[in-house]
Amino acid sequence: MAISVPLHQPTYSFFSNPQEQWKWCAKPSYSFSNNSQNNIRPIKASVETPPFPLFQNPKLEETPADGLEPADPDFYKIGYVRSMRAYGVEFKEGPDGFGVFASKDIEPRRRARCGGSVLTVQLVMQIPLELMLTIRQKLPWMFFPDIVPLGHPIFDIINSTDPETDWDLRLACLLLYAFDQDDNFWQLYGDFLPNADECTSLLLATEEDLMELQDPNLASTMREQQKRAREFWEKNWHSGVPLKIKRLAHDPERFIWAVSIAQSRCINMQVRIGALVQDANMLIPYADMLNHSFQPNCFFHWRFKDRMLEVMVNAGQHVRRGEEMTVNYMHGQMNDMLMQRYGFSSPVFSGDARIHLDSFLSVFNISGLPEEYYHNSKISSDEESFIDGAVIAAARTLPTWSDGDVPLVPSIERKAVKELQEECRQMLAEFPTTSKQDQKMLGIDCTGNYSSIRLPRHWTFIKIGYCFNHDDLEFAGSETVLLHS
Ligand SMILES: C[S@@+](CC[C@H](N)C(=O)[O-])C[C@H]1O[C@@H](n2cnc3c(N)ncnc32)[C@H](O)[C@@H]1O
Repeated sequence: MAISVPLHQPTYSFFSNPQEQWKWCAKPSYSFSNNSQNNIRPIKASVETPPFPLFQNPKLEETPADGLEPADPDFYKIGYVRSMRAYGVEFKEGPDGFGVFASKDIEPRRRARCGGSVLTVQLVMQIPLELMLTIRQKLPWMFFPDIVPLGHPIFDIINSTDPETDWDLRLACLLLYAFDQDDNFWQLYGDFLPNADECTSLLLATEEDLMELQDPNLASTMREQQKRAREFWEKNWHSGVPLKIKRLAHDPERFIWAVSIAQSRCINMQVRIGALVQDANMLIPYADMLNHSFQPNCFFHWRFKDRMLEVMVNAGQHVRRGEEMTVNYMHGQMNDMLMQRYGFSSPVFSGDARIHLDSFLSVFNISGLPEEYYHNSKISSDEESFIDGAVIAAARTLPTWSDGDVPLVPSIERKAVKELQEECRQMLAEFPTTSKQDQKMLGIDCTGNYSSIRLPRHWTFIKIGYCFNHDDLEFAGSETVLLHS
């Protein structure tokens, strides 16, 4: 049987791996109200308030000019009192849930070096190891902080997990355990995590939600993941377990929620223990509030001497006051992975791309186009699965651009659709046929009607973002075009 070794401070250090992919998740919006759904206790207002010279939380405005809701002062307080530091950033609730925003302009800085000067990165946050929940990815399990007493039955549950695949189940167990510990930081921080209704993770999706995705593969992957988490709970939270286990997750929903938090907020880093380098899964408060961008302005750095995670602004980067600070969750990965893991996809689409036929049709909601229009070799010599002139002609000639087809709310969907339309419009404009040629090619009658083309009434952001970037709907061409924003 696997042994559990609590991790002791003096032997433990990390360093960050620049190649590492950051993995986590967020919700579209949520408030800072008590999280009764998840039984997370309300924040205690009794935390002492020392002076905070480094991290002054911004004054709450009655009506914020940017329309974003500032974080509750307690959110800052619980971190300050335990040495979390932040400089020139504030936390606000925006369209992608909680996010981190610049509270002042950040200008690139230079440092003199060898007769010249170099651009330096700038520090915006420091989160000490003591605030994080970490567990090693491989046996023997090591935790930090060392909150689980040896012999506690949660060890047996963690030991029953598969070292190769179950990192999220282990982290979920640790998180639930931390929530149960009086005066544990996570008990307080948990109040600011998205509850089951707010979290965008598809692990929490209903069957109806999964059908809405219109992606049978993704839906079936998520069903399997839901089943896996549920079966784990059933196996380990059966009626005979001691109360100290039972109370961590009274129902499977609570456990699945914890797994979704682990999946969508975990950061993987390499851990150095003496001469040994191991991977660890970490929940890092405050840093986990950074949203994703494929053109991020920040990155993570492990300062192993002081055992803290630092959030740095990219060298040479200007960040204007009010601008969002972001990191890249998944280097080189695609929208389908973002959807699977974090429950969102990037709305951004690169206009240089040639698009797979199915993606194209689905974005334009064109269906029923006669087969012969798809592959018109007179216009395009590309492989048959990619759009050719006839399809482009159809899209260009069809009235799919009207505002009536664009969802009004939420505004992010509308913005995404507009951006996508604009990109497509530019691409279509470059196609070398005239409108007349298009019409001829499509055999349009004198009234301009297409008998065989049907236009559904509306699209959704998920369909668009997702269709464009799904694994099996690759873009043609050599560029990595899928998700560059
Ligand atoms: C690590 S959390 C980031 C903090 C999160 N916004 C929150 O409210 O707690 C990751 C989650 O944030 C949201 N998110 C992050 N980046 C996003 C983006 N670029 N677009 C949409 N949602 C995003 C998704 O819901 C994702 O699951």
